[in-house]
Amino acid sequence: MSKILPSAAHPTAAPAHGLGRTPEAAVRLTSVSKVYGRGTAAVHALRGVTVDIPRGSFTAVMGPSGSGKSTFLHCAAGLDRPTEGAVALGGSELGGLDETALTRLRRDRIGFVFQAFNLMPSLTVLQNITLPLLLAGRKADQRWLAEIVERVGLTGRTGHRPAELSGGQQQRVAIARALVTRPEVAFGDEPTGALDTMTAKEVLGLLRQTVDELGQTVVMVTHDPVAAAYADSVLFLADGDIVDEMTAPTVDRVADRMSRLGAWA
Ligand SMILES: Nc1ncnc2c1ncn2[C@@H]1O[C@H](COP(=O)(O)OP(=O)(O)OP(=O)(O)O)[C@@H](O)[C@H]1O
Repeated sequence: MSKILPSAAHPTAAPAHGLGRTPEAAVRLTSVSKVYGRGTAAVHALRGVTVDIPRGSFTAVMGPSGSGKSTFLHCAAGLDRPTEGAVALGGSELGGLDETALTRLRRDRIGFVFQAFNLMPSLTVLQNITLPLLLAGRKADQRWLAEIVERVGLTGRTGHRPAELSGGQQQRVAIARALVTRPEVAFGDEPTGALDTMTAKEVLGLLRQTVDELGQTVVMVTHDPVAAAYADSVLFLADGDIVDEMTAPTVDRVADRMSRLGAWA
C-alpha cells in the first residue's frame, strides 16, 4: 500500500495523509513540484507531492482532468524532471543523473504501458516483446521470456504482426514488452483506455497477477473507477497535489470520491 506523508527531510512540508515512510519504496517522491512555463503563463502542474510507493504494490492514480496525473507519472518514471523536489527509484535519486544515465535507467529498470499500445507494426509479437532487450544489448532469459509470453496468453501468436491481433492482444504484447526486462516498476498511462469493457478486465486481471504472482510494482493512471478497483491503493490528485488515498478500493467508493472531487460535475 502507498503511504503518503510529509517528507522526513522536509518535516514541515505538506499535510500528512499516511502513517510513515516505507523503508523499501519502489518509487519515492519528496516535495515534487512541476511548473510549466514562466511568469503569468506558469502552470503549477504538481505542488509539492510527497509519496512512497511500496515494492510489490499496485497503485492507481486518479483525479479530475488537469489535476496532474500525467505529470506525476512522467516525473515518477523519469520521463520528465521536476522543477523542485526529488524522485528516487529503488533508492537511486534521479535528480543527479545526466540524460544518458536517465535514458539507461528508464530502459533497464522501468516498464511502460500506454493507452495506444505503441507497438512496432513491422515487427512480430516476439520481436516487439524483446525490443527493449535488443536496445539494451541484453540477451533474453529464455525461461523468463517463455513465462511472460505464456502469462499474457500469447503462446502460439509470437510470429504474428500487431495488425493481426485484437486490441486486447496488442495490449498484452505491450505488457509483456514492459515486463521483459524485469523492471522495478511498470507504469501504465490509461492502459485500458482504448479497450472495451471485457478486454479491459482481462488486461487489468493480468496486471493484478503480475503484482500478486511476480511481485511486480505497478503504478497506473486511470479515469475509470473499475480499473482503479483492481489496485491495492488509489492516490487522488486535485490541483497538483495528493488530496486523499484509498486502500482496498471498491468501484463505488472510488466513483463517490471522484464525484466529490468534482471530476464528473
Ligand atoms: N507541456 C505542458 N506545457 C504547459 N502546461 C502543461 C503541459 N503539460 C501539462 N500542462 C498543464 O499541467 C496541468 C496538469 O496536466 P496533466 O496532463 O498532468 O493533468 P492530467 O490530470 O493528466 O489531465 P488529463 O486527465 O486531462 O489527462 C494542466 O493544467 C495542463 O494543462
